[in-house]
Amino acid sequence: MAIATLPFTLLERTEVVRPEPQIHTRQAIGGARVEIGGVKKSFGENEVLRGLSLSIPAGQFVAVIGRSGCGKSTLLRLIADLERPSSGTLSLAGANGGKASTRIVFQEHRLLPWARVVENVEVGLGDTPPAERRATALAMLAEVGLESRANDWPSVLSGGQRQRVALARALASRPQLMALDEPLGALDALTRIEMQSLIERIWLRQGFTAVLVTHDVAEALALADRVVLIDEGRITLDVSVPLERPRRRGSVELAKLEGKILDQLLKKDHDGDETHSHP
Ligand SMILES: Nc1ncnc2c1ncn2[C@@H]1O[C@H](COP(=O)(O)OP(=O)(O)OP(=O)(O)O)[C@@H](O)[C@H]1O
Repeated sequence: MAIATLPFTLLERTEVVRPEPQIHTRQAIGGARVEIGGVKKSFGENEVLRGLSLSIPAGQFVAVIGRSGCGKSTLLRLIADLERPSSGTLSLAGANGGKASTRIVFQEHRLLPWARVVENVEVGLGDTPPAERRATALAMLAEVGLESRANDWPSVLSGGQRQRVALARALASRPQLMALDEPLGALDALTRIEMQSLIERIWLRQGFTAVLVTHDVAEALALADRVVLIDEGRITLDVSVPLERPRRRGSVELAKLEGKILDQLLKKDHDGDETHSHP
């Protein structure tokens, strides 16, 4: 399948498209609810997020897109509690009303090379009693289809298999929010599609809230309930993806939705050009 990417260079200014109601139904159990209000984040003089607001219901799968350097990973790190906002509010509420547990998966697998696969997954189990750790880690490896590789070293696995181990490690503690920072970015197209299906199946089964940063619009549309675009430090496009799962790659519906997103971007660029050429 051809992987489409946005013509980000055409981006200047867009109108916000509010999400429509979801038509596929799914019981979200144990997902975190995310409320972000007017968040700003600066690194020195560089103001990356400029009053960004986003409300994510429990169990929703949100894809975050935008051109390189627009602040996608910064937003994800704020959500995963790895950074503090410079101002604004950010809360993550768990199903029981307490603070939600979060895990993050990066583009690089970040596995420990000196630990076997199963031991790498056990790293994600923190305070779990030792007796339970091995069984839980093996169950997580089974979830990602790698139980038979439990005693291998990470170095003998393929790139896709390593990312599956990283996913199992993140899933091991049953987080209520999963932050995915281009987790499939380094994989070949076929492995990528297989991993997308795996992530979708696990998300449907476990019910966590998922926030996926990706450069790939087709990937965003294959997986997400909702796609948001960041531009100039704010969300400038917010589109729901009301299609049944699993989604049929190359379907007319997906192509239409991809066209809708691209149309918004092209319209914006066109308007911007006109304004510029007729001051
Ligand atoms: N810890 C940091 N210290 C200083 N500047 C940072 C830090 N983290 C991010 N930045 C800056 O913030 C901006 C946004 O970075 P970020 O990684 O969030 O972008 P991104 O949209 O995820 O980019 P890409 O798609 O290329 O991964 C960049 O200008 C980057 O240099």
